Amino acid sequence: MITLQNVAVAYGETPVLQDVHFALPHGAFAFLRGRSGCGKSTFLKLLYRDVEAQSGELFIDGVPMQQLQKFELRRKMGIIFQSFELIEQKTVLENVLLAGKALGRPLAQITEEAERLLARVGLSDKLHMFPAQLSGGQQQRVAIVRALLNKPKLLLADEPTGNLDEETAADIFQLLHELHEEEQIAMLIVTHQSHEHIDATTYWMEGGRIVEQAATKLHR
Ligand SMILES: Nc1ncnc2c1ncn2[C@@H]1O[C@H](COP(=O)(O)OP(=O)(O)OP(=O)(O)O)[C@@H](O)[C@H]1O
Repeated sequence: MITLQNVAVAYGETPVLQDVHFALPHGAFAFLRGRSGCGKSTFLKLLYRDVEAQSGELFIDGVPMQQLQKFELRRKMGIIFQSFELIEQKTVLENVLLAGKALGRPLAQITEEAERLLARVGLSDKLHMFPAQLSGGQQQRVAIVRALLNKPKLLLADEPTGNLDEETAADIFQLLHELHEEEQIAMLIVTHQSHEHIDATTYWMEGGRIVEQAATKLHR
């Protein structure tokens, strides 16, 4: 669904991504790994158009990304971060609904969908609580639901469990993998950990390039 050919990104004069070739198939569940500072977050920002490519070609479903308005692109993608990025003054339900309101969707429709997804991630009893009243793992579940509310085809995740303990992190990865299957959504997840028990493709980044791709197939 996403193809990059010979893409380069620089911050000012400093090159960060170069000679990037990458293909993410529809429905993929993929990790992006590599040493600190190699360019992983910048790569996600490039896909989300938070930074622009200096050169190269980027396609989404065969269409050059430059031809899409940012809002059209972001309708196809959701994103979650290590720091959850929830609005502290809004309740769980209000945080989730923001994503649907931003696209002008009818309130009744997005409320029904938000309640379904929040129940799916085990938060039906927290709808009217504020982020500070939730654990880190629960906050990340809210952020996941917010990212999925508009039924994107791709979820990008930048170290989604970086602020969580090991057990909670494993639960979140398990949840993401289940949602990937249930909601038929591709996921590209930046992570520093290996997740050998999850069927996934791992892309490795080094010095601003994607250097390797490896598929893990589990034998169950
Ligand atoms: N806004 C910015 N302006 C200038 N340089 C930046 C900016 N953001 C990132 N960089 C630099 O670009 C390089 C890649 O950063 P990036 O955050 O993409 O790496 P990363 O692989 O995600 O790192 P980490 O694993 O530590 O999060 C680093 O050298 C960083 O200092």
